[in-house]
Amino acid sequence: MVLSVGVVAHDRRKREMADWLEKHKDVFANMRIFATGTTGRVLQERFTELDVHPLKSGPFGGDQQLGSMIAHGELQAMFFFTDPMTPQPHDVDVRALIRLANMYEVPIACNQSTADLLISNPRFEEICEQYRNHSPEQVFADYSNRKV
Ligand SMILES: O=C(CO)COP(=O)(O)O
Repeated sequence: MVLSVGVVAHDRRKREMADWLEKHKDVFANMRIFATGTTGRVLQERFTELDVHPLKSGPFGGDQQLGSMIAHGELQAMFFFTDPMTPQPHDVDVRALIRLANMYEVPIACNQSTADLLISNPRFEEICEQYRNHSPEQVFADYSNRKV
């Protein structure tokens, strides 16, 4: 099955993300890429051959759209180059997206070295598939079944 992945970069890391993607273009050619708005525009301009779907810009809800896709089981991996030196007006959205990736066992790389580790793993697709139907409702059954 074709993997759907999220690709996001904060402004000071957009160039780095595009350069990194260039190195792995062959792998991403077989994937659907969902990106926050501005990241998506940068990628579309540079890679006309890739299947890039820009959502809203991060601060306008793009991070939350990606989070919603994760909660619906629609994203199998995230590449999110965050900027650790610049306060973000939508920091709550950034944290919410990372939290949902954690919760749903979606592999998430927040820097280039981790992204390299993920994408160079020969079992990358197999592992993404393995966790595709991961259910936090079952893992946290005590919460799901709590008396209210
Ligand atoms: O802010 C972002 C992620 O938190 C990225 O959004 P843009 O890709 O629209 O710049």
